[in-house]
Amino acid sequence: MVSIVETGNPDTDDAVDNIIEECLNPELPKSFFLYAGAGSGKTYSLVKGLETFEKTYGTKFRRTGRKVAVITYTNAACDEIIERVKGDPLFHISTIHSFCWLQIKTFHDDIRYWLREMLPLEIAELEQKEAKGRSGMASITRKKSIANKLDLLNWLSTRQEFTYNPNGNNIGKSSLSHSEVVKICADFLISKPSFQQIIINRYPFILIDESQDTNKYLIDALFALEKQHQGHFGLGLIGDMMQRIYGDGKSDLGQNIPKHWATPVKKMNRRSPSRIVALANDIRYDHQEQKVIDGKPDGHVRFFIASANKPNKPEFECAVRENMAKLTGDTLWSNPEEVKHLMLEHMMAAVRMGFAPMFGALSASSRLSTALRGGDLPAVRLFSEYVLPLYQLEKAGAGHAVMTHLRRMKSPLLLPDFLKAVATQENPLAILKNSIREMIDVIDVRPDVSFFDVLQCVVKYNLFPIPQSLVPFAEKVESLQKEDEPETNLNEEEEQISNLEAIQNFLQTPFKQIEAYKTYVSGTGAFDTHQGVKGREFERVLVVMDDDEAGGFLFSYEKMFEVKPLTKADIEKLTKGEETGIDKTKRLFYITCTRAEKSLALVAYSQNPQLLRTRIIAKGWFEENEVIVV
Ligand SMILES: Nc1ncnc2c1ncn2[C@@H]1O[C@H](COP(=O)(O)OP(=O)(O)OP(=O)(O)O)[C@@H](O)[C@H]1O
Repeated sequence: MVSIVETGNPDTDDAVDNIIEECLNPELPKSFFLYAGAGSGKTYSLVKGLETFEKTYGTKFRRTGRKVAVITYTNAACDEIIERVKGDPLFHISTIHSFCWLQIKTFHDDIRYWLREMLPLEIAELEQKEAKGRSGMASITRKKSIANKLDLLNWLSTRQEFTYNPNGNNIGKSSLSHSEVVKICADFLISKPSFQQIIINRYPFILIDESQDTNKYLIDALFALEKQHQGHFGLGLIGDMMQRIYGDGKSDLGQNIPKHWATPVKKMNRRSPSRIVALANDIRYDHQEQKVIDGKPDGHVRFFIASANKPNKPEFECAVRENMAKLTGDTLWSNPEEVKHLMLEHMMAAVRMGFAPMFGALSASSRLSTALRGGDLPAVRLFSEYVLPLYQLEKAGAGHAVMTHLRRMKSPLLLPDFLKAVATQENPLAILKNSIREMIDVIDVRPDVSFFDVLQCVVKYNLFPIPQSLVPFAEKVESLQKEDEPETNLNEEEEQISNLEAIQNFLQTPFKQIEAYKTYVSGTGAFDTHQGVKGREFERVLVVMDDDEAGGFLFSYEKMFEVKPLTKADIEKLTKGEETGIDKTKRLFYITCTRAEKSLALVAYSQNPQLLRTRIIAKGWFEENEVIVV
């Protein structure tokens, strides 16, 4: 049954901030390991530590040109911390990939030598697998991969320069992959004393939030760095093993923390009401219990179950919101924009927000996926960052802002050469005005106008520079965008064709989806994924669990709740003491439930709703009256 949560002293955890303050002393840097449950104020303490550091040592530290490095998991988390420290350049705040790339990006020769050592090992491994494996698709892919790597090895025989984009899909010989950048940084940290020295001189402190998901090689390298430079360098690891959701992290992090490290403990939950803290305590399998701070209300949790075959799921979720509004007395539940909806998969959000056709078309090419999910795909940005704001500003009658936008986006119609050429005409801005009017007409007249039609209008007037990837779909392109698609490795002709096809299919879908897509990728909308909201919090949270619609294999709520039996592979893993998808799903479930500040609605679509109800009540996580089968 649900455990009773004691209320505790709200001041209990304040000592932690003093410990961090002591660690962040440039005269005697000390490392710390702050691991605690969701909502315990880890990020809060991190920011408070930075603020205190600035006040105490900021001026002197700045003069020496050194910085405190703060590494977070997502761009959104970075932006949040940057805002909290008011963009102070004393702190270098970045994601792990940006951080690693910044450190290695000038070492082109060393990167080349590293790749020349790694590639033969990778080729040998593939050849070994090929010798043992059967023919078929896997064998064709392996052979292709071996040929690509051999070609790359040959290319690396002469000096080269490397590129990398932490927010994009890195394609092409000179482009490093996300995992290579992190591994290279980790290897340089371990093997190059001069590199180590550069890092600790630049950053006497490296603090990592959400470090449970930081790549294990890099964590090991940072532990080694700390050991060698003890007293001159401080590493701060902040996180929660129960919130580890990516396979990259170090699974035994926290065991064998060196004795000289500080290990402050946080016991309070600062975010959620008591009912949600009790649920979180029940889900945790490491028996770390949190207490609720005084003054928090009880809060509400409800578990709604419907059949996996339910025809109109968004309609059902709307009924759930109404139900929540009634039982909580919080009318904002009736407004979908005031509820954070957490989906297991991007496409589920795309369906509900109305941008599934464009998302589906572009997702078909795996090479485009990272940039698509991050809102960084140039072919889409033309519409989301150039055309849409122009349309919105013009419709709002914001003439001055329209011109500012066109100038900022480097509209060729406002470039000095063009303006000089039309200066003698009676009305030099007539072309610009006509083009904007036509653009508005094109979008307004037909509600289902396609991206393709909008593109033709942009091209006709040369309103914005066109990204390289859209050139094949536009006639008479005059100006190209600087932020082109990454160059494609010529050996990957098939992939190039599939990118082209994906973009072609995308262009046939309606332009009106772009606003919802833009809201979604900005992370400010009503929808997100279970994984995407790590570290964040929302007043009202609605979690959708639907294994069938998600179609993934990494997570299974039906298995976690024992509705679906374990597979042979799961049982084998369990017998070997290895981790199964059930543990991963449980951690994901823990993350989603602990985002709620006021109330939480869980919606599960199940193959067997009645059995699911029986199972979750038997687990003791929910009271009978909290589970509603429809
Ligand atoms: N000492 C404090 N005083 C007042 N508010 C606090 C304090 N510590 C944390 N909070 C508030 O509690 C909430 C949770 O804090 P925070 O996001 O830092 O927790 P967290 O441990 O990083 O959570 P998670 O692991 O879920 O990311 C935030 O709204 C934060 O502002």
